[in-house]
Amino acid sequence: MSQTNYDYDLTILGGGSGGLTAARVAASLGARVLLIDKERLGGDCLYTGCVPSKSLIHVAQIVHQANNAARLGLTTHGIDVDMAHINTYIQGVIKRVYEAEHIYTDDVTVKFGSVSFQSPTALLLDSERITSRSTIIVTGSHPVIPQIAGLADLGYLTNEDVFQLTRLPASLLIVGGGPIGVELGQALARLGVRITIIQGPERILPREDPAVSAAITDVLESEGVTVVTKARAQNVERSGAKKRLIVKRGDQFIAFEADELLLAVGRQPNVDGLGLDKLGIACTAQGIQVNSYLQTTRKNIFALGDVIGGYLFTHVAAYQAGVAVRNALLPVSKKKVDYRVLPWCTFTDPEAARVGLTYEEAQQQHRQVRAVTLPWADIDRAQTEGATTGFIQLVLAGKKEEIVGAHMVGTHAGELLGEIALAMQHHLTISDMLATIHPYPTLTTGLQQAVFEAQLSGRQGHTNRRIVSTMLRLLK
Ligand SMILES: Cc1cc2nc3c(=O)[nH]c(=O)nc-3n(C[C@H](O)[C@H](O)[C@H](O)COP(=O)(O)OP(=O)(O)OC[C@H]3O[C@@H](n4cnc5c(N)ncnc54)[C@H](O)[C@@H]3O)c2cc1C
Ligand SMILES: NC(=O)c1ccc[n+]([C@@H]2O[C@H](COP(=O)([O-])OP(=O)(O)OC[C@H]3O[C@@H](n4cnc5c(N)ncnc54)[C@H](O)[C@@H]3O)[C@@H](O)[C@H]2O)c1
Repeated sequence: MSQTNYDYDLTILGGGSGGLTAARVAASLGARVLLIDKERLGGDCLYTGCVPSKSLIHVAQIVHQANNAARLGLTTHGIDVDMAHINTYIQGVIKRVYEAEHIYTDDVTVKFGSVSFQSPTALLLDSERITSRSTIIVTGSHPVIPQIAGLADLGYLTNEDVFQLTRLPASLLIVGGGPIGVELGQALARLGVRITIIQGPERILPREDPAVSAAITDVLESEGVTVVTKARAQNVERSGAKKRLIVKRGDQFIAFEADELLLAVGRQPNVDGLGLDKLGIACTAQGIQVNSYLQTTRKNIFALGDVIGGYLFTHVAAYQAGVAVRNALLPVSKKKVDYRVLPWCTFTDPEAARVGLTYEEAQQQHRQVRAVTLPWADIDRAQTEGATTGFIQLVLAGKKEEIVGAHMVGTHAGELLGEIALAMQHHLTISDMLATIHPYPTLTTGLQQAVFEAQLSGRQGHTNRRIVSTMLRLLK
């Protein structure tokens, strides 16, 4: 079949973060693009993920600030939390973000329905047969529901319904201490819910540097959140009006009771009904298998975003979309994905922000590795805002002290990631960052202070001191 006989150059399955970006990029390059979603455009990030969670976090932050305003000399008389109203605010944000995303489908054919593969180049959308030279699968993920006895009977919340609440439970047990459990745990606690987080591993946010997990644990506990680690949820049962969760911790079984239960124990790929088996496309519980060009085991079928597992972030799906579109439309000059500089942020308050390697990872990959840490309290802007908890840790490697990783806890720490990511992307050294004038008083001056301290305590600082003292001796 020649290229012109295909209905489309590229068909994208899934109209969420990754799918919308892929559609926009491909259409802007002049390809004939079809975008198919099973129900609506926007995906998890818009309706049940980033957008509603960050809106809720924003409201919770205001409540927290108001409740702590007395230390600034401001008298408040208690805050009434009206969840129905907050819900209206959240839905309003979703609507406005959705409207802004509309440009993503300019020059793209959009269809909705149930789609499955008939062959590597043919799809069935309900009863319509569609042919496409290449296809990108970007159907996202859904929450893992763990095998906990009694769960189905008793009921539970996940990210798919928690943002619909118009009344808050008085108490909530959250199973899972990853980003979802921790972000929502703090936000809901600030809105007045008694929160207990049950986390399997020995610390919350186990993908972060241990110092980051420890700092966020301290913050949560200081705000009244109970954090139970090394604890596995075993079974649930009703206890009067409450839900009782039995947790195994070492040899002990401990019972926790609350009004509601929220599950946040990870994700699994949305692949049901796509007919991947028919084409022999390899897929595990973590996701569709792809090579570094984001090709599945069928080379004209690509996959990206949550459905391939790994780094489950909106910005990663968007990055991968650019790579997959290029590889689908220009197979003669394929590009590999590169995750060397991959920033992410957990939106607790203070935020936990990370890019690149931890100190331990850097030691395995580089020579002459060291880490420097600047307390967040040393940043003047942090002092003016009365938000001094946290630190900036930079991981440096090589003779020239290139930044290979950064780990931060601090209010708006995520906003500093862009600068470090750019520096890392272009292999800048601490001297390059130090030589760049930063506006005062912003939090970014903290980065400059951190690289300044790094230079003072490093080889360059030692050399500078030697040169200057030699010069001064000669001038005597
Ligand atoms: C509570 C929460 C908070 C989060 N916060 C952040 C954050 O702050 N920052 C961040 O970077 N990431 C965050 N994430 C992760 C982020 O939402 C995902 O990584 C991102 O949405 C993945 O994009 P995607 O395109 O792969 O999937 P999605 O955006 O979910 O899109 C998948 C699309 O595929 C469609 N679909 C599903 N099955 C089919 C099918 N069979 N046929 C056709 N279409 C189908 C769906 O309807 C959906 O529109 C959060 C996630 C959650 C749950
Ligand atoms: N700010 C952000 O960028 C952001 C925010 C929220 C979610 N996300 C994305 O969404 C994804 C999913 O988040 P998540 O928090 O659901 O998953 P996760 O996999 O990151 O964390 C879930 C945690 O629950 C633990 N767990 C699993 N089963 C358990 C059990 N039975 N009992 C106790 N603990 C158990 C796991 O060990 C893990 O530490 C993340 O990978 C993240 O990339 C990102």
